[in-house]
Amino acid sequence: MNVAVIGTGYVGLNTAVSLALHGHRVVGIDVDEEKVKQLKQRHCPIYEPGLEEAMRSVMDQGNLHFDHTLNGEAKEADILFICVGTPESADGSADLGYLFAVVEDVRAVYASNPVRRGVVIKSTVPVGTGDRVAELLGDCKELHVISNPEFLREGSALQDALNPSRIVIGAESAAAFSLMDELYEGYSCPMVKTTRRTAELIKYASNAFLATRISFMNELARLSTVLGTDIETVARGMGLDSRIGPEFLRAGIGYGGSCFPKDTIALLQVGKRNGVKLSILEQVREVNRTQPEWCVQLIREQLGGLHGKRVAVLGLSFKPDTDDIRESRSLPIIKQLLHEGAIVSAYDPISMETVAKLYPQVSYADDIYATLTGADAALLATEWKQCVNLDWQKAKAVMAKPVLFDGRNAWPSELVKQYGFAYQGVGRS
Ligand SMILES: NC(=O)C1=CN([C@@H]2O[C@H](COP(=O)(O)OP(=O)(O)OC[C@H]3O[C@@H](n4cnc5c(N)ncnc54)[C@H](O)[C@@H]3O)[C@@H](O)[C@H]2O)C=CC1
Ligand SMILES: O=C(O)[C@H]1O[C@H](OP(=O)(O)OP(=O)(O)OC[C@H]2O[C@@H](n3ccc(=O)[nH]c3=O)[C@H](O)[C@@H]2O)[C@H](O)[C@@H](O)[C@@H]1O
Repeated sequence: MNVAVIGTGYVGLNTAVSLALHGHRVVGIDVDEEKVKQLKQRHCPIYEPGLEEAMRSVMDQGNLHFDHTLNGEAKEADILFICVGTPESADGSADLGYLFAVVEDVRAVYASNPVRRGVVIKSTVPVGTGDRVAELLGDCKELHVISNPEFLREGSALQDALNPSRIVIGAESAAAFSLMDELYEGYSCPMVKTTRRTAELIKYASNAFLATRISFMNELARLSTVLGTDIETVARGMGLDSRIGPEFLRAGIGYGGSCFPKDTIALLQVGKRNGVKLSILEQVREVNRTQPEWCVQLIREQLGGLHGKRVAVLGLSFKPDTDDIRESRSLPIIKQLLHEGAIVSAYDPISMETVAKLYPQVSYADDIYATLTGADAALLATEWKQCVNLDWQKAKAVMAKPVLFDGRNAWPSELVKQYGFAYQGVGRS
């Protein structure tokens, strides 16, 4: 099929490349002309494993092009994916400004060209947004508005887009479902077909539930620290119960990223506007807000105060294998350390330049051991493999004091103790 993907960010670009790999003819559209220029020159503007190579191969086959307007190749599209951002607005609800701007463009370009098409909302949007879009496009009878939320994770985005755990389709007409059946013919995962509103809630519910698991474990980790128990073993013992499962039980410095933080508050707003208090979700957010403070407190206690102490922070992106620092938990930690007078050095394989713009007071080095040199403590904030697999002898030799705070429970605790480090994890005995 001919597909236009509007918005070529994390979701749009991975969607475009994966659909092209599945044999569709895809054009990626973005208002950001600089981004489109880069994409046309075969440069991937984001760091995502395997994406640039895959993008180049489908461009070489002629199945993927880029444009900055819907008025070119996109005019022929059978399916229009909307993948623009839906960031947090001042009151916490999802800002739908970018989405409605696209809807206006779609109306302007396709109203006079009445061919059956799907207008597919992949952006994460509050329940009822698809219905509003359908109303706005109401006089364009051949435009079928569909909800098809995305579940990919950054760091494994292309693989997730190529092999999704499930495909959720919310639509209100048989014609809409049949368009999506044709699009996803080559996919073998389960498909959930439902109304637009239910599909929209599935997306928020999934992210909110994953965030809940993390905050639950982080709060238990605080208790575990006091009890002298080991949260990693607790998680393992829990996860072996098939009703619980092992995923998303990792305690740490909290969840970050462009989605859990904004989607949990957006869902709270949906609840509020509909007169339903989502009290569990409120606490999930509160635990996540205070988790970095709790970690700084541990470091402070270990070092006997922070003023003048040198702390090396390893990992700045919100998770490994991405350049994305949105809501990364290392940022509030760095802010607090600086606020208390600590001298901070930091390392990340990809994101140092972006963080340096926010925190020029921090010293950055391309070499982990240079970052560790003279440090009174090292904090693992993001479990990049470069930051996890260290030469412990060398690390100990360059640090002023052998103190490790493992904010991701990813360092080999027994081994580092053998090297003479004082090791503290999150909720570990
Ligand atoms: N980042 C992620 O891992 C996931 C994100 N989502 C959701 O997908 C949506 C997009 O997220 P990201 O890809 O992270 O956003 P992003 O910010 O990386 O990309 C959005 C893109 O849309 C472009 N854009 C804005 N207005 C436009 C317009 N009028 N026409 C064409 N392009 C326009 C921007 O220039 C930008 O390139 C959000 O609703 C997000 O919640 C869903 C699942 C995963
Ligand atoms: O809607 C979205 O944008 C996406 O949000 C998350 O994906 P992502 O934010 O890319 O990354 P995750 O792997 O979910 O990690 C999110 C945060 O939680 C943290 N995390 C994750 C798992 C865990 O056990 N513990 C934990 O602290 C990670 O370190 C990271 O900061 C969801 O996993 C995706 O399904 C969803 O599509």
